[in-house]
Amino acid sequence: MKKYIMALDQGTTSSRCILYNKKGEIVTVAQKEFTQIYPEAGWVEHDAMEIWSTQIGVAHEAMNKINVGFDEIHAIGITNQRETTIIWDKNTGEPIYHALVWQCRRTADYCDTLKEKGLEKFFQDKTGLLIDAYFSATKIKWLLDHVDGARAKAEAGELLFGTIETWLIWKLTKGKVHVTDYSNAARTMLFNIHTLEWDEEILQELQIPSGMLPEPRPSSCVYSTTDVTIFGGEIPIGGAAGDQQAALFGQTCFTEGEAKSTYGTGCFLLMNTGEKPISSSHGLLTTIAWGIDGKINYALEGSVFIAGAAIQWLRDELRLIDESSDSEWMARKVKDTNGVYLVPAFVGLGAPYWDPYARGTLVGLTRGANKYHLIRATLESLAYQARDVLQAMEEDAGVKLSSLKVDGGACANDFLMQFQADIINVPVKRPSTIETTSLGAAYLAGLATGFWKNKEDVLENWQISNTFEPKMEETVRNKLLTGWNRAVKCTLEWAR
Ligand SMILES: Nc1ncnc2c1ncn2[C@@H]1O[C@H](COP(=O)(O)OP(=O)(O)O)[C@@H](O)[C@H]1O
Ligand SMILES: O=P(O)(O)OC[C@H](O)CO
Repeated sequence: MKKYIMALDQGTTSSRCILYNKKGEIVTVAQKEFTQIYPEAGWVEHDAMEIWSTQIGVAHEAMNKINVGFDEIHAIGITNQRETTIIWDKNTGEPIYHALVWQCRRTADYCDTLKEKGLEKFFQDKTGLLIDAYFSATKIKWLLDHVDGARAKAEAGELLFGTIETWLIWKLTKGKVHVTDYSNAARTMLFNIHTLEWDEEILQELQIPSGMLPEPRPSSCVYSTTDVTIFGGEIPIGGAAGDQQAALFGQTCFTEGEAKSTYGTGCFLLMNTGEKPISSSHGLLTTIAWGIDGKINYALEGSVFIAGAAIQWLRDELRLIDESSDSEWMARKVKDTNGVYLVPAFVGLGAPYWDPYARGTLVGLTRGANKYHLIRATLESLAYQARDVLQAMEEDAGVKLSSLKVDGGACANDFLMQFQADIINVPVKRPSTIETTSLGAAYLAGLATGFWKNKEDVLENWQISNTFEPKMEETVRNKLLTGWNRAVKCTLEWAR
């Protein structure tokens, strides 16, 4: 039997490749950061060709590191930053413009006009999403409206749209396969999550030609094999899922009511809601978790746009820390934030507020406030944001969480995890593998190709490393939360 599953993890700031063995252990990793392009305030772009070159580069690097050929790789699973939108020419393979990244706010005004037309329920009923510039739909429309000749070419069937997994599969198959998986399709705001089809009425409203859309497929299935020229032989591409859904799968949250929180660039809380979609009345998204074994699993999601990115801001813009991990010991230098709150609404606020005009706010400063207070307040802001989402989730789903599984880069921070447990008053469980995103993609591909037999087979791989038990007194928690809620109010509508 072939020994490894290759997971390609195309994230917002870096492309990664990880090889996993049968026990779900990491055998080798290669990673490369790529360019973030900020052409205007609130606009974020990536170069789609650089996404491809870094992703394929790290795949080869990972194989070379342990001297593995294509014939030892059982299958490839792909996971990716979601919503990010690429349109390319079907004949030349050239992107017509940079990729418009999920964080990009350039279509916020157009989203307002859709809301003014009273279309919020129309979109929510079909797609499970709230109208927002975050999703791919309005980004596609922007590209068709602003790139010279794009609309005519799209109508003539010469252009293709894809989220990142679609682009990577298209490149890996040398332009033979144009597919998306349900979990990624569910983030476009064009996909009917009940019928599992692109929604004709939405396409008409946004004037998007259906011919440019990829074929929606389950998250765990063989889409194709890689072109022989890529790795020297064919490897089956056996699974794909958006990174947050893949993390839910990697955390083995297979049962209804199980939830995870991922602390990466943003923070994303997802709860498995089983085979029935639950509609939110508290600003959460209803999304497809995955399609596997002929069934669809749905999830409730709270998307927080800025989490680890706020730590990067401390590092790169304010230069208060050298490394993200320094935030931990520096936060511990003070006993509290001295009344300081940071709300990192740098690109507006996502769930549960959904205010694209909110902007970052620092409140409660006194003459005694120092950099340690600010660093601590920044770390705490990640936990407060996750708490706001969790509260909304429990109300929507009508369940009380007994524990929260965590992952993502910033969950390595023990101070943050303890504060998270304290502020939600629920134990936080950190697994031994916090690379759950790529692991989820590996599982999806491995299950489709018989590397693992069934979900029970992979459940055995989940191991807990730390549990953070809540220790904070209720009066303290309530006081802190009151301050946080007041701070959030200060950010709202700021840039309108
Ligand atoms: N020890 C730490 N404490 C706080 N934040 C951290 C720590 N380690 C990493 N981070 C933050 O986590 C993020 C990276 O996590 P990762 O899961 O790799 O993100 P992504 O997949 O979104 O690129 C960065 O924003 C970084 O600032
Ligand atoms: O690349 P990440 O981990 O920041 O994830 C981005 C999300 O998929 C955006 O929805």
